[in-house]
Amino acid sequence: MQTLTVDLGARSYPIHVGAGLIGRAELILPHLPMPRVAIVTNSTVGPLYLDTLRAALEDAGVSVLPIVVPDGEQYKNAETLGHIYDALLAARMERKGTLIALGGGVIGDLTGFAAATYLRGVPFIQVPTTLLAQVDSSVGGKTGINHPLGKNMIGAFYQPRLVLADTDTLDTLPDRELSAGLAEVIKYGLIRDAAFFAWLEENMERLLARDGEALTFAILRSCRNKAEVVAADEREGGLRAILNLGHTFGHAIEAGLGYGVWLHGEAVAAGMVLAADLSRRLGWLTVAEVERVRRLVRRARLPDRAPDLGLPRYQALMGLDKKVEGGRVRFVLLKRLGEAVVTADVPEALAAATIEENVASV
Ligand SMILES: NC(=O)c1ccc[n+]([C@@H]2O[C@H](COP(=O)([O-])OP(=O)(O)OC[C@H]3O[C@@H](n4cnc5c(N)ncnc54)[C@H](O)[C@@H]3O)[C@@H](O)[C@H]2O)c1
Ligand SMILES: O=C(O)C(=O)C[C@@H](O)[C@H](O)[C@H](O)COP(=O)(O)O
Ligand SMILES: [Zn+2]
Repeated sequence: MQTLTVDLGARSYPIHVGAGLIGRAELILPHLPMPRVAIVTNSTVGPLYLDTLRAALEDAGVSVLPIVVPDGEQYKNAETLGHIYDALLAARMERKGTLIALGGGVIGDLTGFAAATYLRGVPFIQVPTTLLAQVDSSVGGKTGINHPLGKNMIGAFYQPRLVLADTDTLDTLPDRELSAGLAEVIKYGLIRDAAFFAWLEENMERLLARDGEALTFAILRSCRNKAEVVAADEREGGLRAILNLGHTFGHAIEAGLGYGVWLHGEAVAAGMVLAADLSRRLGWLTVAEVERVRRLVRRARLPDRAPDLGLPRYQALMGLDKKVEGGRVRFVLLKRLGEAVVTADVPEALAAATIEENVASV
C-alpha cells in the first residue's frame, strides 16, 4: 500500500492506494467518530464488493447500514439523493455516523453531497472502485448531482476523511470504463505534467492490458497532481479550474445527448481534443502537438470527435458552464503540452469553428 496526503490543514486526509484494501477495516476505523456507518453503493458494485467491506467492518464491531441505489449517471439526481436521505432518517443515522461511498464517481458525488447536507454535515469516506474515481472523483471534495439542464449543477465542496483505493476492484471493471478513466489520467499530463504525458505515450498499452504496476503508477501520479492542485485552491478560486480541461465541451456532450449515453470520460476525452484544437487556433499548440493529443486519446480507445448536436445547442449548453463569468465562457486551454491556462479571451468564431470541424455524427 502507498499513501499520499491531501494537504488541507486540519481537514487533511490520506489517500491509500493498493491491493486488497477493502477488507482492511483497520484502515477505516481511525476515521470513524463512532462505530456506525452507512455504505452507499449501487446495484452493480454492491453484489461485487459490499459483502467484503461490510464483513470487515462488522467483524471490527461497526454497525453497517447498506444503501443500494440504481446504477447509472441518469440516477445522479435529486430523486436518488432523496432515497439516500430517506434511508438515513429511517435508520436514525446520527451526526457522528459516517457515510461510505463504495463505487465509481456517480456514487462518490451523490454520497459526498448527501454527507455534506444530511444533518448539515456528517463525516464521509471514499472507497472508489473505478479507475476514474481512483484517479479523480474521490479526491478533492467536489460533490453534487446533475440537473436536466447541466452537469453537477447542484453541489458542495465537502472533503472526505479518507480515500481508500483498492486496485483489486479494477479487475472487474469493463474495458469501456477503464478507458473512460484514462481520459482523466491523460488530463493531468496535459494540464501540468508533461513528463507524465510522455510516460503515457510510452505505456498506454500496459495500462489497457491492466498491468498492475503501470496502473498503480498512473493512479498515484494522477492523485498527486490532483492533491497538489486542490491543496493550492480548494474551492476553485483560480488554479483549480485547470482540472476542468475538456469539461466545458464534455459536460455539454453529456447533457446534450442525455446523461449516460456517453460516459463522462468519453465526453472529456473528445472535449480535450477540442480544447487542444482551439489552443492551436489561438497559436499556442502546433498541428503536431494536437495530433499527439488526438493519437493518445484514440490509443486509449476514446473518442476524438464530438457528437454532432448542432452548433447552437453546443453554445446554449456551454453557456451554462459553471466557469461562465459575466456571460462569457471561460475555457481551459493549453499553452503547451503540460501547461494549462484559463481564458475568456476566445473569439466566438474560433470556438464555433473548433466545434464544427471536430464533430462526427453519432
Ligand atoms: N467529484 C469530482 O471531482 C469528479 C471528477 C470526475 C468525475 N466526476 C463524476 O464521476 C462520474 C463518473 O464516474 P465513473 O466513471 O466512475 O462512473 P460510474 O460511477 O457511473 O461507474 C462506471 C460504471 O462502472 C460500474 N462499476 C464501478 N466499479 C466497478 C467495478 N469495480 N467493477 C465493475 N463495475 C464497476 C458502475 O456501476 C458503473 O456502471 C460522473 O458523474 C462525473 O461527473 C466527479
Ligand atoms: O476536481 C475538479 O475540480 C474537477 O474539475 C475534476 C473533474 O474531472 C470533474 O469532472 C468535476 O466534477 C467537474 O467539475 P465541475 O465543477 O465542472 O462540475
Ligand atoms: Zn471529470
